[in-house]
Amino acid sequence: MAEQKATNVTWHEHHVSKEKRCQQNGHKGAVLWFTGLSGSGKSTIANTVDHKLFEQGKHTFVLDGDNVRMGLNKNLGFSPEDRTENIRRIGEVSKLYTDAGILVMTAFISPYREDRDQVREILGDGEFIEIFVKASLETCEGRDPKGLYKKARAGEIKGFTGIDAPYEEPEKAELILDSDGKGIDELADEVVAYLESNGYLTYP
Ligand SMILES: Nc1ncnc2c1ncn2[C@@H]1O[C@H](COP(=O)(O)OS(=O)(=O)O)[C@@H](OP(=O)(O)O)[C@H]1O
Ligand SMILES: Nc1ncnc2c1ncn2[C@@H]1O[C@H](COP(=O)(O)OP(=O)(O)O)[C@@H](O)[C@H]1O
Repeated sequence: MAEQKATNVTWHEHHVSKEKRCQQNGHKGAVLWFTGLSGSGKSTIANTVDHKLFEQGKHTFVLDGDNVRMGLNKNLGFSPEDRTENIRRIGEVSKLYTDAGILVMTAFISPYREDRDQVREILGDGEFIEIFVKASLETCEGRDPKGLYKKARAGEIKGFTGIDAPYEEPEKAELILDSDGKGIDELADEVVAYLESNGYLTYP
């Protein structure tokens, strides 16, 4: 857990509470935390869910690995320490979105169980929905849309997740998506159905 460095800082309560924002939005705020190997489908599925919910008038947003790494986290690489800091920052940002009453989808490999559990801890009960996008290394390597697995196999990228860096599968994911066997649209529908049946799409 990162230490608080600054002293003499005081927490400010917002005049408009999270509850009031959720009431106005007509649904809860939560983090849909997609995790899985590169190429498993995190980003595509998250964006499809985003689109489906947006069409229903829900307040949503997607935080995506590559995009965040070009801005907020441009000073981080792929060492274990940098990945941990990457996930910590994304966790804090997604908490802010949740406080704003938004359904935020994150699409990061987030290979370490402990890092994902830390994010779960900083969020309120039921606000962290871990979604394991399950696809075999074979499937992901077969897709290889950016040619990164090929480079990793050739030794041109070191420490690539699934090749020579670990991926720790979730043990208590709220949802497991079978991305080896099912298509994007069907998987996105499973996520929306989960949100519906667990009361996320209404408030209170
Ligand atoms: N060494 C290494 N290992 C894994 N991935 C790599 C690496 N180098 C670059 N990339 C590209 O960066 C994307 C993963 O970034 P993340 O921020 O999701 O990674 S992590 O959660 O911090 O592990 C990942 O994107 P996705 O394919 O969308 O997952 C890759 O395109
Ligand atoms: N379940 C699926 N069935 C078929 N193709 C998929 C599936 N999931 C992802 N893909 C395809 O695989 C590629 C990688 O998906 P992407 O969402 O970028 O993965 P990630 O964000 O996990 O790296 C994309 O071209 C996407 O269309």
